[in-house]
Amino acid sequence: MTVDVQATRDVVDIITGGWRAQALYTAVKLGLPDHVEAGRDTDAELAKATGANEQGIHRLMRLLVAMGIFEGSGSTGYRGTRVSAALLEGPQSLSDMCLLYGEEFYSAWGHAHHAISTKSSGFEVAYGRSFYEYLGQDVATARRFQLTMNAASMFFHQVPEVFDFSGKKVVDVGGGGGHLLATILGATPDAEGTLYDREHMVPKAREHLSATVGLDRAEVVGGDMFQGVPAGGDVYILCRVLAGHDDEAVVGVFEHCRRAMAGSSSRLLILDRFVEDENSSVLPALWDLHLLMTTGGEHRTVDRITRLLSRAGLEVTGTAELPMETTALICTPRTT
Ligand SMILES: Nc1ncnc2c1ncn2[C@@H]1O[C@H](CSCC[C@H]([NH3+])C(=O)O)[C@@H](O)[C@H]1O
Repeated sequence: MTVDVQATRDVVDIITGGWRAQALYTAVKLGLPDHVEAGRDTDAELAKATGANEQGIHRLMRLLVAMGIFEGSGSTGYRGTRVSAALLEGPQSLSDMCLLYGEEFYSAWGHAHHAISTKSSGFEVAYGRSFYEYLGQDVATARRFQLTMNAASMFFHQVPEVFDFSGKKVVDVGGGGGHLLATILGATPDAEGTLYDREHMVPKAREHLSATVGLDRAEVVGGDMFQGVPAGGDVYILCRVLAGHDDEAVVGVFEHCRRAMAGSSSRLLILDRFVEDENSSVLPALWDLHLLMTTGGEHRTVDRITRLLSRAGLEVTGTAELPMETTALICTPRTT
């Protein structure tokens, strides 16, 4: 039997992916991007600054240079790259994402076989409770999750480029901490908005909107989208809220939005990740399985969402691609 060298290579590249992720996670855990940025560029200095073993640092840095995270060497001095720059502490940093993925999510993925075989959350096997229960009990991880969501929100600033919000009343359903609404209202001075989310999110959202666009243009309403949504909006937004809920619940939310719309020129804007059943690229399929690992949820295909929209009297009349595999679906009330 001849050995397919390339196939062997491909398998090895794939199965060592988890090791690469753990190496990057460890670099962030030790604060290496910030230390190198601050000029601590030798193994000895990095070991001293982190309290880690110097040989360990040397071996980790050798790999990270090979992976393109850093440049240079222990003898010439290490230098940062644009990848390590994305991990420096700061408002848009991906460091919290690395820590969450390297700890809780890595453990959850450790139960992939169970999760896929039983279509249930790997996280629950790893931690003995649901992801959201865990977040409710662990303030530090809840904060890290929020920061991870924020870091993955870099598509927000492009939303006003794919949809014209001028002069519109915008209702952001499940609007979370208010970052998207603030971005939209910030870019559209003559628009006004309502953020709608569960009661416990109201103070946080109000604080953010008050500090950014001001409460004269943005109000915050607490409630349950499965019971109803605020009436009279020109644009309803559902950004990253549908994945955790079953089809019937999603149709219910669509129906509430449809009924609450100010008129036939009103629109529903869905911002989410979608999968394709055929010829999918890797990341959307990974995000879908990641939802299974964490919450037991899933991403839908655009076809499936279109069918659910249709049941609520809505149709997709426009789409736009946004960064991070996010798609904007512009939905219009059906007149016939
Ligand atoms: N029944 C519900 N009614 C209103 N909001 C909900 C409900 N269930 C979940 N949510 C909110 O849905 C949001 C999902 S996370 C997405 C937040 C935001 N749209 C963003 O993209 O950043 C959270 O803020 C939840 O509190």
